[in-house]
Amino acid sequence: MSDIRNNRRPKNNRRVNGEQRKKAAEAVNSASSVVRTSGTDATNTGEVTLVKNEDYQVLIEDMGNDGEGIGHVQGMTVFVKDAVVGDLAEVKIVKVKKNIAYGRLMKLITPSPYRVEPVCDKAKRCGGCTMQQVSYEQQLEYKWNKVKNCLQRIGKMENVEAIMEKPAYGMNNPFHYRNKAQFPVGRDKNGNVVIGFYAGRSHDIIDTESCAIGAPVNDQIVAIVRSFIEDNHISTYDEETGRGLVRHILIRVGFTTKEIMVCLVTNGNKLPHSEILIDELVKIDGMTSICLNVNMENTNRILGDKCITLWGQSYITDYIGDIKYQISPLSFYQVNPVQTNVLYNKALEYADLSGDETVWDMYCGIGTISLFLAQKAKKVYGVEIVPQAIDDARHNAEINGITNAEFFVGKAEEVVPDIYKKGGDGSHADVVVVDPPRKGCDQVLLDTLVHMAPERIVYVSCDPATLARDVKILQEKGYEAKKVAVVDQFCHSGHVETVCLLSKLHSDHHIEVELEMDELDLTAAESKATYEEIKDYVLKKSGLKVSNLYIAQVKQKCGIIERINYNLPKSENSRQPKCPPEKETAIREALEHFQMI
Ligand SMILES: C[S@@+](CC[C@H](N)C(=O)[O-])C[C@H]1O[C@@H](n2cnc3c(N)ncnc32)[C@H](O)[C@@H]1O
Repeated sequence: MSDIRNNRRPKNNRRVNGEQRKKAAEAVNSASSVVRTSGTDATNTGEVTLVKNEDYQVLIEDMGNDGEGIGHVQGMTVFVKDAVVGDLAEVKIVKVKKNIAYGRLMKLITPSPYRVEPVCDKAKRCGGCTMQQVSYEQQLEYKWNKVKNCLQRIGKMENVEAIMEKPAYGMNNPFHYRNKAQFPVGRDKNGNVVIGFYAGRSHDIIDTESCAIGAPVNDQIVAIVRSFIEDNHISTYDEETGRGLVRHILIRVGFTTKEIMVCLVTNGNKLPHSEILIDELVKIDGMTSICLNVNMENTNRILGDKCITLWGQSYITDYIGDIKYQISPLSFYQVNPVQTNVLYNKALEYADLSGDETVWDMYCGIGTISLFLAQKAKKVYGVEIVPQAIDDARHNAEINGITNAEFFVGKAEEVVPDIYKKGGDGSHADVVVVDPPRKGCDQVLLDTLVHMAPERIVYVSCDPATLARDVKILQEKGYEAKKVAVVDQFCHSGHVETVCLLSKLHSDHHIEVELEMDELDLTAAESKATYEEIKDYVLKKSGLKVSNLYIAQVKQKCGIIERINYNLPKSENSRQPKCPPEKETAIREALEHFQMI
């Protein structure tokens, strides 16, 4: 556990104190005395009139999704870039919409106690770190609150604080944590080489010699490439004309293995004088792979499909926990390996595996979570939409000697219902892990999960809003959120990663439903064959003996009865044996035979 987690702060520390609030009230009240510099584009919401280009005093009360400060002027919400919660600031209104306005920070009247000097002198302009001016403890507090607010507001979980681990899991050292950097290369107006980062919401390159969140070795590599381009008169790519050779420098560093990859993204298949560049780069300790990635498309996509190795291997290796990964220029790999380890261990802890479980890893990417779980599970199935990622997943399983992981290519919402309907291997799950993209889980997949009825669902999310939406759906369908952990993967940005454990309810509610049911409650499908007829059919067809319990479980999975506790002791805590997969398949065949499914 990091020191940051132990460094607790008083509750509600995001809110401003009374003194500041008083000042803010005074400031807001005095706003009418501010001189209007121009009278265009005014918005009138009742008594409120905000005028573009006019200055107002604003108390920053909260932080927005991109790390911008949020305050109010006479009831109108104002977003202020680079402002920190607790700042009292003079703000120029630059854009006015119906209910909100955007302002530029002009002057700090009273700086927030959470304000710090950014480590990077380019932080204000660079689009990467939107929160470097906020103390790290406060960033963690902000992210924790963001998750809590979403779960309360969208997920309707009023007492969510009680199940949230506090504080967020942060880093001991939240700098130089990224194992991957992509520097755009271009020229400024005077023709000088510029290598750095795009300014926020633009493709203007900010020339940078050093980045506070990248690997320290990046600076040395960028300096070598810069001199190489200048000394050898290599052209750089111009987005407007589509001409010029070098587009980007991609650097990947294995934090455990110390292996380094340098990949120049080029608008052509050859790099003139490449031997000079190689001679310089191989002097760096750990240099393992030097390559070109060819991208000749006029597109915003950084990488093309073709890679050419100039020196060394075509990939580097690295570890997360005990699992080894081969990483090529095109591979998806988590950018913060330290926090990924924290995140995956939390997922593993919530999955609570004993070694007998069948686990599904939905949206598995290159199988990073799947392979982590495979160490503790009987069998892991992974599904992912990108075929190359599944190639990597299978390859990574192989190099780690993992034989109990199986991967499927396709949309989770198509592959999984299909496998479930067919029955047999993979149609059953004790634990399901989902790690969807920002838009969250597909509704069809959520419905299928409910039918598969795993004991635990571990939801890993990069967007707390869609997490909250999906948790609400699952809570309405027989699951209960038990634990939530917030992990900071992207220090100094507004992004946040969350792990949520949902457990299947085995509550009185289910027992009550069962007790109230009698034979008249049979659905049309259920009435087609009795339990004895199904048992007879299964025995004749497959030679297997199946119990009423097993039949009830399969029927319930197929959605043709409500009750799961048929013929069971009524004790809520009684352990229920689970229908083995081969018997489940046989029962499904019988249900199909009797046209019940
Ligand atoms: C947040 S990433 C998770 C990756 C992986 N779990 C990891 O930790 O590296 C989401 C993944 O879902 C994949 N994806 C997006 N839509 C999908 C879908 N409908 N079905 C399956 N996979 C999908 C993306 O390609 C991406 O690899």
